[in-house]
Amino acid sequence: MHEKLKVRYHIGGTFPVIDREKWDSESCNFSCFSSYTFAKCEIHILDCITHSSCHKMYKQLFVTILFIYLFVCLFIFPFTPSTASLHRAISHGECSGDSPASGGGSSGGTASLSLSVCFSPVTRAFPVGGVSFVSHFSLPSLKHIGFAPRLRAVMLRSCARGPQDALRCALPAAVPAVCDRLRECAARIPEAREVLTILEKCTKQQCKGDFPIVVFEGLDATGKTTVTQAVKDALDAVLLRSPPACISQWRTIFDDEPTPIRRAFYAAGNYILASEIAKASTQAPVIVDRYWHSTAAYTIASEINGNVQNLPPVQDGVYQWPEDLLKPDLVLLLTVSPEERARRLEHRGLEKTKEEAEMEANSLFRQRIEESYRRMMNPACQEVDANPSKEEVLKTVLQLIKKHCAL
Ligand SMILES: Nc1ncnc2c1ncn2[C@@H]1O[C@H](COP(=O)(O)OP(=O)(O)O)[C@@H](O)[C@H]1O
Ligand SMILES: Nc1ccn([C@@H]2O[C@H](COP(=O)(O)OP(=O)(O)O)[C@@H](O)[C@H]2O)c(=O)n1
Repeated sequence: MHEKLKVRYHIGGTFPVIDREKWDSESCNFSCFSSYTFAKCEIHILDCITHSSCHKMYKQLFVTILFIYLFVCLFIFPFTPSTASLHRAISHGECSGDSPASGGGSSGGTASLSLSVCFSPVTRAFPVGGVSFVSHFSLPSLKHIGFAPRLRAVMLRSCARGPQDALRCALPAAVPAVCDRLRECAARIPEAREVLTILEKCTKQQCKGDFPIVVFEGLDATGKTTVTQAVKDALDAVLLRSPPACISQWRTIFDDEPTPIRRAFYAAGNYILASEIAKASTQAPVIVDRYWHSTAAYTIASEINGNVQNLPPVQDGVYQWPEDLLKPDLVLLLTVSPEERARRLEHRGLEKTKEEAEMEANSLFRQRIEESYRRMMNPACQEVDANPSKEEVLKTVLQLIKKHCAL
């Protein structure tokens, strides 16, 4: 009647989004993409259990998790200076073990238990951390223990569903959410108040004019600046870019902030830009260098770890265009091979952004951005092969614009 379930639960030095597939019963391999150090603790919950000790095990587990929660809330948030740099704190642990077949037919098979300790993304000034649990019990014998379903129900009630929820927090996809986020940090970052003031003035004028709106998206150095300028000249259009000029002087400030604040800045930029687009589209065609798809794709790619399979599934809500944001008529996604992009970056020779450096070091990050772009919906991106010469790319792009927009 003995079941052996070896559980090792580990919370790493940072609280990254854990790549679940990299966890095994022996160790936890955290793939960190965040450099913020938060806390370090390693907990070995239990080593060996028998049926009779299952009940005890869950209690022990629960108490341990409560302990972590209290430890984090009472000690780390208020006192640790690194709270200031904590912006994403999610950890996942999964544990499983094979149990030998047992007598009596009441148990056997594989025991698996998964735990998720999820902290909501935390802004510097207003930690909104909380711990919630998800627990799955697939060990047949556990069904007979009354405590397990009750515990599971309690855990699920307070459950935040892991990385996807963190993603939604990181990506404020409506004006009220953007305003709330900026308001939260305005006491510490005066520029947030300025952005908020501009945003509040802009959200009224969101109706587009009769001229088409064409957005260009793509990774850095795929040729957006080059082609948007050429299209502007060719169509006698208005060229706008995100974040818009009226707030771009504060960009470096927000780029150093934790994800939720940083993305709130870019999201606000899109809404502010929308009113400029609306106005300009009454006068001429509007060409836009980056818009919502950039904000979404970069957020998704940096909040999710590992390869593209870990991205939220196709059709997930995170790929939807925000309901309250002015839609463009056409979105063109410029793509180039990694080699060509590297050549162009080298040739351009500008200082690399943090994301650019990360992309170079991590080709999975680049793949996640591109795949997120491809999954965006309503409007979806139309892909353009931007490997050919500038003239050829311009020709292709103009043909697409003529085909899709009334020009
Ligand atoms: N089709 C192209 N073929 C070759 N080089 C290009 C092409 N388009 C752009 N470039 C060059 O690549 C570099 C990056 O282009 P840029 O327009 O600044 O990209 P982005 O705005 O997407 O970062 C620039 O030096 C530019 O001259
Ligand atoms: N609408 C936007 C525009 C930019 N961004 C962010 O800004 C970065 C790219 O800005 P950039 O100025 O380097 O763009 P390009 O010079 O490549 O056109 C992206 O990596 C995004 O993180 C965003 O999130 N949303």
